Amino acid sequence: MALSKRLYEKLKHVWFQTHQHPFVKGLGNGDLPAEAFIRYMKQDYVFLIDYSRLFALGAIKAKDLETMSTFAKLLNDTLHGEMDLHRQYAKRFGITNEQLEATKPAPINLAYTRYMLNVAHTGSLAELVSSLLPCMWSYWEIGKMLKEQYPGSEEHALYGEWIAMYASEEFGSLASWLIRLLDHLAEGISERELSVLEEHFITTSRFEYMFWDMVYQGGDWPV
Ligand SMILES: Cc1ncc(CO)c(N)n1
Repeated sequence: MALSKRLYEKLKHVWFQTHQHPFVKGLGNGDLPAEAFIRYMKQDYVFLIDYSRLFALGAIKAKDLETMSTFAKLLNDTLHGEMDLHRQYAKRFGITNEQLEATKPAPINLAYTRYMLNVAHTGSLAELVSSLLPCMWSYWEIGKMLKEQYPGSEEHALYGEWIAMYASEEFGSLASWLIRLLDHLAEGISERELSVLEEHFITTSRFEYMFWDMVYQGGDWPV
């Protein structure tokens, strides 16, 4: 069985709970309070800065030019495509790019990005990919789920553009590329090595859930 299939089966319950989270559902039915979305935008903006570094490290660790080029595209698309969505939203709320960039990461945000950066710096390319894959894959799943289960949600005045971006074919094709890359890198490796990849994937899938919950609840430093 391809590793991605095995991981998907194992993590279905975590992803299901993520899809049921009030933040995620609120994006679909439009009930999400704007202040929770603003909190998300700010936290996610600084998340994406570190997340972009993972693609740069992927380009460094790539063994062939095609893989290197796709990581470079992911780096570029994140900095100039995905983060532009956040900048556009921020503008609508009267938040400047400087304010966005100056956001202090909340504890779960910091733990999440430090975890992935540590894996990316110290581990193999397969480890790097297994730790960052839940980000892209779960957002793609959420985008598709919202589009399907909340018809017309893509037209919502506030959350529509967010849904349209993550449900888009372009985002989906890059997520699929990462899934295929992980399956390819995992071919023929030992069960012990597979369990390390699985552990990264489980950890960051949990962090994805916790990130939604953090921005829904507030989730800032207690002292
Ligand atoms: C926390 C988080 N995970 C994944 C993505 C998708 O890139 C994102 N923007 N933010």
